[in-house]
Amino acid sequence: MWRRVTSLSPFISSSKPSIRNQASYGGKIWELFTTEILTPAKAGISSDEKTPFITFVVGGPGSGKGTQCAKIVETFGFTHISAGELLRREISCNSEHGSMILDSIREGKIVPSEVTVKLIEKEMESSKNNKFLIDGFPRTEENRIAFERVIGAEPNFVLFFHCPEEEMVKRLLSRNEGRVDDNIDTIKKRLEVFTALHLPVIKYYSEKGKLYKINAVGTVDEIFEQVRPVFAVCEATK
Ligand SMILES: Nc1ncnc2c1ncn2[C@@H]1O[C@H](COP(=O)(O)OP(=O)(O)O)[C@@H](O)[C@H]1O
Ligand SMILES: O=c1ccn([C@@H]2O[C@H](COP(=O)(O)OP(=O)(O)O)[C@@H](O)[C@H]2O)c(=O)[nH]1
Ligand SMILES: [Mg+2]
Repeated sequence: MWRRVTSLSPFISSSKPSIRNQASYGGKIWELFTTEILTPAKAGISSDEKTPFITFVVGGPGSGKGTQCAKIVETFGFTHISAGELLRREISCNSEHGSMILDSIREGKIVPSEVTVKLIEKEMESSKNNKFLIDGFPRTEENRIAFERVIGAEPNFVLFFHCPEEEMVKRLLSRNEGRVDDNIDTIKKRLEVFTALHLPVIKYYSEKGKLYKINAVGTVDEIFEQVRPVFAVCEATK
C-alpha cells in the first residue's frame, strides 16, 4: 500500500476561473506541444517499490481518456483513478459536497481542488497497487499545485490526448451514459473551460519534458498503439 510521506500542506483555496476567449489561442495552440521521446530516465522510473508511479491522463472532454485508461489497466496493471468518476460517486452517495459537485458538473465548472485532491488521495492510500493512472486531472494549474502539495509527488509523466473539438463534440453527444453534462450546452461550457484553464498545465509539463502527446483521432486500437510504447518503457525497466 502506498502512503504519503510528506505532511499535509494547506490546500489552496479555489478561485473563480476566468474564461478567456477561445479565439485568443487561435484554436491551434495545442499543435505547439510536441511528443516527447520517453526514456526510463525521463519517466523517473525507480526501482523503489514504495515510490508511487503516477501518470496523469489529460485531454479535452471526449478525447478518449477513459477508453484508453481501460486498455492501459488491462495491459499494464495500473490502478485507474478517474477524478470525474470519484466526483460522480460523491453525488450518488449524497455526500457532504454532493450537491455542490452536481452543480459544478452541470455547469461544466471545476470543482474546488481541495475536494478533488482529497478524493484522489483517499483512493491512492487505500490501493495495494503503487502504479496509478489519474484520469481527467489536473484540469487547472490550481489542481496541479494542490496535488503536488497534498500528495507530495509529481507525475512521472503526463499523457495528453489531443483531439479536434468537432470530434470531441461528436463523441460526447453519442456517449449515451446518461451523464448530466453530455448535452450541447454543457459541452460548450466544458470546452471553454478546457481551452481557458488547461493550457498552463500542458505548458508546465511540456517544459519539464514530461508531456507525451497522443494524436487521439483514429480507432481505439490505433490510438492504443501510440500509448503502448510509453508504458512498455516502464515494463522494460522492471
Ligand atoms: N478513438 C475513438 N473513436 C471514436 N469514439 C471513441 C474513441 N475513443 C473513445 N470513443 C468514444 O467517445 C466517447 C468518449 O470517450 P471517453 O473515453 O469517455 O472520453 P473522455 O474520458 O476523454 O471524456 C465514448 O462514448 C467512447 O466510447
Ligand atoms: O479534476 C476534476 C475532474 C472533473 N471535474 C468535473 O467533472 C466533470 C466531468 O469530468 P470527467 O473527467 O468525467 O469528464 P470527461 O473529460 O471524461 O468527459 C468535469 O467537466 C468537471 O465539471 C472537476 O471539476 N475536476
Ligand atoms: Mg472520462
